[in-house]
Amino acid sequence: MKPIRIIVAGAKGRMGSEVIRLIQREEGLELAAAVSRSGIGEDIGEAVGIGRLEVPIHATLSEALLAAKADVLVDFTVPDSVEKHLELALQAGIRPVVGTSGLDETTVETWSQRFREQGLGGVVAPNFAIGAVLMMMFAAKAARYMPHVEIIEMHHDRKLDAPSGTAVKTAEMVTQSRQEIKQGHPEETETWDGARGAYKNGFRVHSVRLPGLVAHQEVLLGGPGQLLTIRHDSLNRESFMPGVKLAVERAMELEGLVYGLEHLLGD
Ligand SMILES: NC(=O)C1=CN([C@@H]2O[C@H](COP(=O)(O)OP(=O)(O)OC[C@H]3O[C@@H](n4cnc5c(N)ncnc54)[C@H](OP(=O)(O)O)[C@@H]3O)[C@@H](O)[C@H]2O)C=CC1
Ligand SMILES: O=C(O)C1=N[C@H](C(=O)O)C[C@H](O)C1
Repeated sequence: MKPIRIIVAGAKGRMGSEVIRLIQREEGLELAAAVSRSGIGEDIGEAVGIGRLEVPIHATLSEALLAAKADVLVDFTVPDSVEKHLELALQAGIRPVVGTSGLDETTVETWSQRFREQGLGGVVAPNFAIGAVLMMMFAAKAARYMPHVEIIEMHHDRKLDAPSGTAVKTAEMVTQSRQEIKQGHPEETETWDGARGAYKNGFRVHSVRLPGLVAHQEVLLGGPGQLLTIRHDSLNRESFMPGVKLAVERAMELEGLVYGLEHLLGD
């Protein structure tokens, strides 16, 4: 079988560099090109410390698409760039696997339609760690029986966006499994702005940013006299790689965009 040729956008970043290592060790995957905003012209293998790969870093995805033929775009960049990259992938006829946060259910559906019309598919996954996907699925199921839910997401302090993509996806999944309810005291007030966290569709989401953290989330479900806590911790970025590999492989046969890795897990 021919290897799947991949362009990695954000290749020098924390996630992108881990994806370069994944591609290097997996026989069925091949690095077609690397894109980053820094280190232009450097060899990506040397840039991420795994030795020369003879793949230079391009400054933009457009340049990379001109330089190399590819099947899949893996994107771990910034929320501001991701939709431009989806447009370029669509025009080039390649399949996106997007980990970058910032896309919600509605936006993904719009893109999905456009990819499907071109006979192309891909994956947008707010979290590629299998444990985190299970945490979201368990939380959605538990909310059917315990609808009072608060989300606490905790990340490293280099993270640009809040709330995290995982918290947004968790809220979307829980929303589908319970009626919107007003949580807390009906007359509660905030003495300090933001004390009760961000509010969306009946949810309170609390975002913690600290050095030393990687990616962690607790979903708290309260009921009379009881509390259920569902927690997931990513302790390093290798935790996301089995999910990225699965998404790249499955992207090759999909039509439209799948939003969330839970749709790729068997029963
Ligand atoms: N779905 C998932 O499982 C996960 C998702 N994420 C998400 O992935 C994204 C990246 O996270 P992380 O790797 O930690 O971030 P980093 O800041 O470490 O990496 C982002 C990289 O993207 C590069 N970049 C930014 N804009 C562009 C662009 N337009 N074209 C090409 N490269 C660009 C940056 O280059 P430079 O440094 O030169 O600016 C940087 O190297 C975030 O949105 C994060 O939330 C993270 C972990 C897991
Ligand atoms: O920025 C990160 O690190 C992560 N981002 C994703 C998110 O926003 O949920 C996934 C994971 O939590 C790590």
